[in-house]
Amino acid sequence: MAEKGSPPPYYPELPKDQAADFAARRHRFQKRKDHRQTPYINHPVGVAYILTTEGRVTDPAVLAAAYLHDTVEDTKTTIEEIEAEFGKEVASIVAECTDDKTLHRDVRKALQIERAPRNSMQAKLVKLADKLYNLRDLERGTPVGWDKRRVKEYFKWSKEVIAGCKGTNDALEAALDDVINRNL
Ligand SMILES: Nc1nc2c(ncn2[C@@H]2O[C@H](COP(=O)(O)OP(=O)(O)O)[C@@H](OP(=O)(O)OP(=O)(O)O)[C@H]2O)c(=O)[nH]1
Ligand SMILES: [Mn+2]
Repeated sequence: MAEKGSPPPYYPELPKDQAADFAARRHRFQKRKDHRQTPYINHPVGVAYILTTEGRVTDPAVLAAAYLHDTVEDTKTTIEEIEAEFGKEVASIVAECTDDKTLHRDVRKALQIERAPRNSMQAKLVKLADKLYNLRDLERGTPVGWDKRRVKEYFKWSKEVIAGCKGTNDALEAALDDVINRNL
């Protein structure tokens, strides 16, 4: 298993490649909520790609966390496992990006708005790219079971979370303003 064993220290791309492999394994049976049932892993891969290409982010901990950001929230993966595999820095970014699914949806959504300003710059980067990916997804198609009102609510709520992440990355924030202005 690629999740175990010591990585060769001379290979600088390793943290994010290892994270991509780990996330692909953990999300392997999950699908997105679109009608075509896109594999879930498309989302974390896309979030990492937004960070490198649009955000010009090179911090390996942020890129590893981008791949891993939904593993704890949406699979049986624990933060302890992430820490053992990827270290404290990556684990703490993933923890900041993880909603407690035992809480009611409304409470989780309110907590994201409330906590956003106090998140680390690294977690804010992942959150901005996560919202950008999801909003572009919503612009392309409506998830199964969602009506127009729910889509609009997601845009409005995202705008509030993003407001708490301002001053983190100009390009990502400008791209988010664009997609939000087109849809609100
Ligand atoms: N737009 C869109 N989203 C989809 C799709 N499939 C799965 N999702 C996921 O659904 C979540 C948004 O749906 P909600 O109903 O608001 O969230 P919930 O599942 O946590 O209750 C996002 O989770 P998240 O990434 O954890 O972000 P967050 O919105 O919870 O912060 C997003 O990644 C899809 O086809 N389109
Ligand atoms: Mn996500």
